[in-house]
Amino acid sequence: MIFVTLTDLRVKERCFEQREALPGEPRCVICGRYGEYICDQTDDDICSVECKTALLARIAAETKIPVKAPARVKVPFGDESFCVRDNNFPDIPSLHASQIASLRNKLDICVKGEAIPDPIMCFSSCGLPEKLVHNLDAAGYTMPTPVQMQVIPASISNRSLLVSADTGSGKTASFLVPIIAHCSRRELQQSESKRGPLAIVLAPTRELCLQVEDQAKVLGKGLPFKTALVVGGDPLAQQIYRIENGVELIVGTPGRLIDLLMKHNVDLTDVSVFVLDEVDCLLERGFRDQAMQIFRALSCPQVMMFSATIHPEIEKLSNSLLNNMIHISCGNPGKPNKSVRQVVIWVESKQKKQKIFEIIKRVLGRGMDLVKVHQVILFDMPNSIDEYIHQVGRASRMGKEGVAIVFVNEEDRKLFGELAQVLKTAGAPIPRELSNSKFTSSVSLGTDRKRKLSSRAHS
Ligand SMILES: Nc1ncnc2c1ncn2[C@@H]1O[C@H](COP(=O)(O)OP(=O)(O)OP(=O)(O)O)[C@@H](O)[C@H]1O
Repeated sequence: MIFVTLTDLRVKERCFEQREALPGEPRCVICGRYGEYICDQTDDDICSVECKTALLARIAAETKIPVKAPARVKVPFGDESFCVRDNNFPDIPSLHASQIASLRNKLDICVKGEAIPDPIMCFSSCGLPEKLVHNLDAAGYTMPTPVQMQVIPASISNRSLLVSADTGSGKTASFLVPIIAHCSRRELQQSESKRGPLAIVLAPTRELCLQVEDQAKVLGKGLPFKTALVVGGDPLAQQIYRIENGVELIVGTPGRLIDLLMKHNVDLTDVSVFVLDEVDCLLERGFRDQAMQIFRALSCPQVMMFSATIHPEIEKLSNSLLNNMIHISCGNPGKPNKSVRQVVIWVESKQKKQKIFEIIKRVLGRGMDLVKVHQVILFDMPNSIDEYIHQVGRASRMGKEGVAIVFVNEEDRKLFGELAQVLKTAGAPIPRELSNSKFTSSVSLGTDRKRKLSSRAHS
């Protein structure tokens, strides 16, 4: 339990809220940022509640002896006591409802549904296999992101979820962690009996499936947890062979998975978790029938759906399919990640190539360390503002600053209104040609001033 006394939650919960340490200032022993506070348990310099929890979790893991419940963290704040529960110390009272609400409010976590489990403050406080917690730490996941804080406990409670969160906010691990925990538990309970897969993750593209499976392997290392990739471009026979030899998780694209299910007798009886990543894309016309066909082939699984852009019709469809679903929304979904600086440049199509070389010659001339620069150049505007949000989101991961350069011209006029609105919301400069275009409604720019009707107007 960490007692911090504070008035308006001004204590830094997350380490990314803390500033860098200036020369000669104390540094946080976990992340190296300014060590604003002292951990009363170890007298180490720490920068935030997050890093204090990580420090105690690390000590507990290393000493295997639960660190005794710490008393008060001396924090120079006022009169409201804020108790953060850590399930490492189960006898400690959990958070009060008002404190849960404050925490969710502070971390931009919105929830909708019945009997929603409390968010977790660290991976070691929700009964995950120790090896999984170790793998998370080894992967640099010292603390859960806000979406993981809320999704993991809700998923472990077997609830169906509809999750919208910013691009780059850690949605993948938020569904993989509970899947790996679930599969490892089932495997240990029924290791003798041969079973079919226990979970399926559906994603719209081969590349995304490869990325999800890679992350699953990293987090599931050393646990009774095997994966199979079912995507086009790889021999189907090998994929079937691997599944028939026993896997816990299948990660695949709808088309290849349907192929496999129609032509080969893959036993899906044991599949109890079905994840749709980039669900808005999977429920679009092209994929919807296939995704629904797979869903109907399963026996009432727990369904978890994720995307950075979820529209009301997706929510309506999900509510019609699933009982007692929880809707979790984190950050500012449906808009470009706030950490991405958007630079929209007006370029006629025939001049785009020339422009891009100028930019690259300029990004290379200054010797920028390209490995660190998160930069995306959209040579062509995508077909929808949702795709624009996903594409520029490549430039920022985990809140790290990024830059997205976008070429736009009259050919993209159907998106001018939405693009101007997104740029205006993000405070990004809007090219004159875009703001002056007749296709950019003044409403998008917020310059539309309805004349106020006042009593004088009637007289
Ligand atoms: N708890 C964590 N601590 C540190 N890094 C993390 C954590 N969770 C995820 N990451 C890293 O953050 C990056 C973004 O994660 P991920 O791809 O899951 O985001 P996402 O929300 O799925 O993004 P998108 O919507 O763009 O697909 C990845 O590099 C991942 O390794």
